[in-house]
Amino acid sequence: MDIDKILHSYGKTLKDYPPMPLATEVDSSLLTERVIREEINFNKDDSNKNVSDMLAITTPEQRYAFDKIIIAVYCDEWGFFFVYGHGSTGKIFLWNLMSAEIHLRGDIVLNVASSGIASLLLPNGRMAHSGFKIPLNITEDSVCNIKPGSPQAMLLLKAKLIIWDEAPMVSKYCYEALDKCLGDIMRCSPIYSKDLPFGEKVVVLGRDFRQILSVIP
Ligand SMILES: Nc1ncnc2c1ncn2[C@@H]1O[C@H](COP(=O)(O)OP(=O)(O)OP(=O)(O)O)[C@@H](O)[C@H]1O
Repeated sequence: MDIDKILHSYGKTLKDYPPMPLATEVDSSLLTERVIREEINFNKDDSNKNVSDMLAITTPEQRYAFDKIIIAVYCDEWGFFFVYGHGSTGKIFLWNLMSAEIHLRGDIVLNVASSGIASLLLPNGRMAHSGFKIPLNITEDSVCNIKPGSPQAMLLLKAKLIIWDEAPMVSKYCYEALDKCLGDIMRCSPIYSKDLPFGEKVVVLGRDFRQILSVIP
């Protein structure tokens, strides 16, 4: 059961590894509840302290980006941003600040990064390929392996903000796969508009173009 629980947090189940004996069948609504609980299980006092401590020392640029994105999340309910900054200019600091603000309000923020190392620096960080079930051999027609109604789909539906660090490190087809997936999932939402990217979710991509490999296929 414990192994199954860990696998579920990465969007897999024991069924994906045929030689492994299966655990007792778990109700999908319980799984959804557990996946969502893990994303909102933050101590509000800690989040409150983090937000006030960090806001007290933000640079004007970080504050500008923070205000714009939080307004998009809670007022406009849509927005697509790219935060560009040289190395050590405080992008991860900004992701942490925004995540603490959203956790403080009891909402969900999904933090992913294109590389495993970068994902370790984010609150509840995952690799983008794992979090969004993006195929490894990506093509123009690829889609995320997330079925509408599944726990991962419900998590995406409920997420207020998606932060994707080291975004330029992967093929554009990865974002297009997420765009198609969110479009399918958000279609049932009353605020859905087919003209807006990412199913009208607020999405922030970020990184430094100087730090990407020189050739991206
Ligand atoms: N406003 C700030 N006040 C004090 N320290 C800060 C501030 N912003 C960032 N820092 C600190 O500066 C260091 C670099 O910041 P951070 O890792 O967020 O930068 P980055 O742009 O993500 O870097 P890289 O692109 O190299 O990963 C960290 O130790 C971070 O805590």
